[in-house]
Amino acid sequence: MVPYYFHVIANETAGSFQGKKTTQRIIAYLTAKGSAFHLEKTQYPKHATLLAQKIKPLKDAYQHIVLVIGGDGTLHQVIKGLLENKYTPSPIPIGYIPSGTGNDFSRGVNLVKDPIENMKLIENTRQARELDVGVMTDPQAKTSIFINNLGIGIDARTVFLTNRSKAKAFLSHLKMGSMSYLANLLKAYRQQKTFNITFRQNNKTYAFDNIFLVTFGNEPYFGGGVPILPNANVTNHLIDLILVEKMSFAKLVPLFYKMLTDGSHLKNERVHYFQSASFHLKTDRQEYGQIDGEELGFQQFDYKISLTQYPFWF
Ligand SMILES: Nc1ncnc2c1ncn2[C@@H]1O[C@H](COP(=O)(O)OP(=O)(O)OP(=O)(O)O)[C@@H](O)[C@H]1O
Repeated sequence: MVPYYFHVIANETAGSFQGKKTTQRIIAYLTAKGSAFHLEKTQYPKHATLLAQKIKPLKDAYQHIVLVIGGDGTLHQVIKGLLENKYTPSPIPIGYIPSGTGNDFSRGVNLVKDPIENMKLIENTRQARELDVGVMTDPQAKTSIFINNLGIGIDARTVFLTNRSKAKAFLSHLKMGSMSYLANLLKAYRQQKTFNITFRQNNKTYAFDNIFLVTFGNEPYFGGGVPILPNANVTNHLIDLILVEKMSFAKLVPLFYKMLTDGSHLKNERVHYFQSASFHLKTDRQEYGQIDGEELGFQQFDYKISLTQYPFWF
């Protein structure tokens, strides 16, 4: 059996410092086993991308794995960096130890929660799995990736408001970050005007009016476990798209309940659902956007959404 070399990229701040405990456990485990590894801890936001860009696997007898310890944001940043890595002719597989707050990607791929059990699964893996990663391309051909989702409208407005809310840091400190998100969701609902969209899918153009939420998903969950796109799957090479028309709060609450319980929200007459290998979407006016929880700013969207694949080791 080929021995492993683990390039560990760890975000100790992830999951309100759950990342620190997880990193200590994993490093103690690798050290006790005498495994070859190199540890890099992220020192500032988005540092993970730079660390991943700089990895240089030697041509040696090892099976090189990039071991990511962190949440969805860290995983996103590492994949981005590895896709930009100029030292590797073929992508280095990722082993992922989730230790974030939302952990939507790991929930979407059914990863084992216990870090050591997860590590053992990685060690017992013999072959990489190619998982889908979303790609957004702007009119200037600039690309960004998403592992979870790309949203336009109310969820993106909520991200925008939450990032600026004074209560956020305090509530995050108390591990109550989702309270801050919920309060801002209500505020965003009051502020959010409807917009019109057109999109192309398989050479057919669709138009929808009165929209207030657009979400492209690579896996089912958003917002830390809400199964907004229950059929989304990281192995089917398809992107799921949900469009929701604005409705009264009284109608929205039962819809949200259906989303949380049985996925029947997709059958609602004001909800539109599509699956495709690619889409080209335009909004008729400026809207807030978010990609894996990162703000895309207030802009008129004219983006191609497609997929690429990245090798995972589990
Ligand atoms: N040393 C650091 N100091 C401050 N922020 C950091 C540091 N290292 C990484 N970060 C930032 O921490 C942010 C949060 O990380 P991450 O998304 O992995 O965890 P999370 O938000 O707790 O989990 P999830 O995204 O699954 O909800 C990332 O955007 C990352 O850029």
